[in-house]
Amino acid sequence: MEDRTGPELVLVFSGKRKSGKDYITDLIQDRLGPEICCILRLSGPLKQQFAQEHNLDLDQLLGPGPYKELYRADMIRWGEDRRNQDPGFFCRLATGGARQPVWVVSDARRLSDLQWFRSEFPRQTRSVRVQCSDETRVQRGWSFTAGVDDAESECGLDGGVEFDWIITNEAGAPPLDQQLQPILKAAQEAASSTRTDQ
Ligand SMILES: Nc1ncnc2c1ncn2[C@@H]1O[C@H](COP(=O)(O)OP(=O)(O)O)[C@@H](O)[C@H]1O
Ligand SMILES: C[C@@](O)(CCOP(=O)(O)OP(=O)(O)O)CC(=O)O
Repeated sequence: MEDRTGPELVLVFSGKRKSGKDYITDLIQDRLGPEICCILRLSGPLKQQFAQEHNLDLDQLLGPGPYKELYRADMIRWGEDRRNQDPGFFCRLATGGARQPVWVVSDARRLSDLQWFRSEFPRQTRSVRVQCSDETRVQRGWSFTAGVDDAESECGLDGGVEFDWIITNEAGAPPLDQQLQPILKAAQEAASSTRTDQ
């Protein structure tokens, strides 16, 4: 049974801070269930290694509070050094333990992140963009920070990428369940293909 060689579908999400990537990827996992769908965060292993090397509080770095903002610019620089040496470094760590047929990567930030998934899983990878207006992001607590919002970490996937799906996450857009329907359908088909393969 546990002879699976890899995922059947990899949904690689990107979008600006506070566009709602966590909100939407949580919703997808809710709809599909944790047996079928796992959420993978590239920032997870990054924060783990950064906390270890710099003797920081990992739980607080992973949490939503202000602590991580104190270190964000340093983490970005540190992560960029690592990625420059080895673009797949965090992708490999984040995906190492995943066994579900559908992977949802919630935080791709750079072209190299997306390229890594496309080259490892060319048949399975789909890119999804979450977007909303800056006004909505401000209402969700965002304010522009130089060195963060104008850096590759936030802008690396702004242009030159063909997204398979674009989700508009704000008031006035079609309901999320409606927008997510083709994605959920693809995920359900992928999951059922693993069941019938075995
Ligand atoms: N459609 C939505 N309805 C209600 N709250 C939302 C919605 N989308 C995002 N939020 C809220 O906005 C904030 C930012 O969303 P989040 O998913 O953390 O963004 P990101 O992961 O892109 O930084 C969170 O508090 C989240 O709960
Ligand atoms: C160093 C980072 O990985 C920090 C990411 O932290 P979160 O994933 O918590 O980010 P937000 O959802 O935008 O608040 C960014 C990077 O450039 O890799």
